[in-house]
Amino acid sequence: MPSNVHSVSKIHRIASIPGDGIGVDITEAAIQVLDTLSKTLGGFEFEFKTFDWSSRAYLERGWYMPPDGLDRLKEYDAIYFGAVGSPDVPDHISLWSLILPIRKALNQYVNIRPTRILPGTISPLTSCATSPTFLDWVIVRENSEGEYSGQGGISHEHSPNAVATEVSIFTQAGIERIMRFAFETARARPRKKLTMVTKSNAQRHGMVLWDKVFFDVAKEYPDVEIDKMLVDAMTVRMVLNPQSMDTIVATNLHADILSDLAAALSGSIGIASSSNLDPTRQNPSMFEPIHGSAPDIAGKGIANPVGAFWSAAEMVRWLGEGEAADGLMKAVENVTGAGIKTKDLGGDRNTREVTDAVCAEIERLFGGR
Ligand SMILES: NC(=O)c1ccc[n+]([C@@H]2O[C@H](COP(=O)([O-])OP(=O)(O)OC[C@H]3O[C@@H](n4cnc5c(N)ncnc54)[C@H](O)[C@@H]3O)[C@@H](O)[C@H]2O)c1
Ligand SMILES: O=C(O)C[C@@H](O)C(=O)O
Ligand SMILES: [K+]
Ligand SMILES: [Mn+2]
Repeated sequence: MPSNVHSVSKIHRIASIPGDGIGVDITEAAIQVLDTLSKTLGGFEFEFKTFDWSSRAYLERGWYMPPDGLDRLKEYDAIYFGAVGSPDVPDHISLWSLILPIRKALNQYVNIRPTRILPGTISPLTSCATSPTFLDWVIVRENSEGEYSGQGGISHEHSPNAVATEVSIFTQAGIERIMRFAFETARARPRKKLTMVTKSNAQRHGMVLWDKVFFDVAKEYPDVEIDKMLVDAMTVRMVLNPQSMDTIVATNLHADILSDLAAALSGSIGIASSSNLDPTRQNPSMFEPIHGSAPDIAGKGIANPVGAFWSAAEMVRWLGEGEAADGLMKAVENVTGAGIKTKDLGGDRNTREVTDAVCAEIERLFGGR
C-alpha cells in the first residue's frame, strides 16, 4: 500500500471522568494502555475527552457536573470512570452528585461485575489457591432501583427526635429486565447456571416480588440451571464452596457488597471491573473498576491498575472490538503471570511499572502484525 494511503480506522469517542484519589492514576493508566492497544492492533482509535468532574472541583466551584452534564455525556460512545469520593465531602453528596445520576439518567440498569483469579495471583481461599478455576463468577447487579432508589426523608433533623426513612423500591419492570439480562448472561457461559440472591425471609414485600419474578422469568430459560440463596448464607457459600456458582444476580445493595467480597476472594479489590450498561444502547454505557478513590493510598502511585484495565477491556468489547478486548486481557494475564504486580497482590511494582509492562506486552504480542 502506498504510504500516503491509510485504511479507515473506526473512531470510538470516550468521555473520561477520572474523579478523585486513585481514580485519577488508574484512569491515566487505562488511557495509556488503550492508546497502546489501538496503535498496536490498528483498525480503531480512541478519542478521549476528559471531564474534570471531581470532589476537588466541587470544593472549589460548588458543583460536580454542570447542569447540562448528563446531556453532554450522551454525545459519547462510552464513558470511562475512575472513582468518586473524598474525605472532605460527605460520601452521600459525592455519590449522589456524580456516579449515581449518571447510572440512573443514562439508563445503565445493569451492572456487570466479573471475578476470576488471574495468573500469578493467589486467592486467600485454600481451595482456589490450588485450583484457581474454582472461582469464576459474573455478578449481575441491579443498578437503577432497589435500596438505591433515593426515596425517603428526614424529619426533626438536628434534634434528638430525628427520624429518617430510606425506602427501597422494587418494580416488576425493573426486576424483570435485570432477570432477563442475568439469564441471557448465564446462558452465554459454558455452565449455564444462575444463582439468585435475596433476603425474602426478613424483607417480605420487595424481596418477595424479586423472587417471584425470578421464578417467572426462569420458565423462559429451561436450559439454565437455577438456585436461590439468602444473602447472609451466600457469603458463606462464596467462601466455602466457590466452585458451586457461576452467574449470580442480586439487588443493587446486595451485589455491591458481594462484589467487594468476590474481589477480595480473587486476591484484591484492585483487580475487579464494573460495567454499567444500558442494554438498549440508547445511551453510552460506563466502565469503571469496582473500587473507590482509596484515600489511604491516593497520591502514592501504588494503586493496582488491573481493575481499570479489565474495565477498559470490557468497554472495548462493548464497542464491538472483541479481539482487542481479548488481546488486552491476555496482556494483563501475562503480566500478572510473570509476577509483575502491585503491593495489594503481594508484588513490589507501582502503578506505572505495571502499566508500562502491560503496554510492552501488548506490543510484544501484537506488534508487527
Ligand atoms: N464507584 C465509585 O467511584 C466508588 C466505589 C467505591 C467507593 N467509592 C468512594 O471511595 C471512597 C473510599 O471508599 P472505601 O475506602 O470504602 O473503598 P475503596 O475501594 O476506595 O478502598 C477500600 C480499600 O481497598 C484499597 N484499594 C482500593 N482500590 C485499590 C487499588 N486499585 N489498588 C490497591 N488497593 C486498593 C484501598 O487502599 C482501601 O484500603 C469513599 O468516598 C467512597 O464513597 C466510590
Ligand atoms: O455503592 C455504589 O454503587 C458505589 C460503589 O460502592 C460502587 O461499588 O460503585
Ligand atoms: K470506581
Ligand atoms: Mn461498591
